[in-house]
Amino acid sequence: MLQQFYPQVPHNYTFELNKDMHLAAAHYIDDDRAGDCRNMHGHTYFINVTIAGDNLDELGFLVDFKRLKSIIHKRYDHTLLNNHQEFNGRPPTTEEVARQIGLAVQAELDTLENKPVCLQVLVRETPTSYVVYRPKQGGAS
Ligand SMILES: Nc1nc2c(c(=O)[nH]1)N=C([C@H](O)[C@H](O)COP(=O)(O)OP(=O)(O)OP(=O)(O)O)CN2
Ligand SMILES: [Zn+2]
Repeated sequence: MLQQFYPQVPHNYTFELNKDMHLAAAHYIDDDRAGDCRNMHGHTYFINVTIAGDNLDELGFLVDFKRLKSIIHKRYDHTLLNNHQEFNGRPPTTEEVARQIGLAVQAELDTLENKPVCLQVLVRETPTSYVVYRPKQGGAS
């Protein structure tokens, strides 16, 4: 797994957890302005999610690393991103992928009693291109 430096999110939570993962997916940007990206093609997306909170569960986890990977993999690994209804017809750009991952992760975290929060999602689409999504705390975006 590629190791890299990550952008830091300022916060006052006691615990911060980061999970790296990658997944394979295809997409296309259905617009002439997207050039070659109009054609269906695939990426190995590299993803880092940053979770924070003040309280641990009974196992001593902020959230299980495996659970985070599972949320994202079950949804997107080896799929065509354009087929996912949550994009609402918008092209699955790196920005939109990062946002949807952030929303899916936060929805799962909201079910946990210790109430961790997703502070940041980094999605690297190519070796030279990545997006950082930081959800507004206290509201969907
Ligand atoms: N703001 C965005 N711009 C582009 C996106 C995107 O999701 N958000 N996506 C693409 C393409 O889908 C493409 O997969 C990535 O483009 P690019 O970084 O240009 O890929 P290259 O490997 O060709 O980059 P080089 O640095 O030139 O090798 C395009 N734009
Ligand atoms: Zn692409």
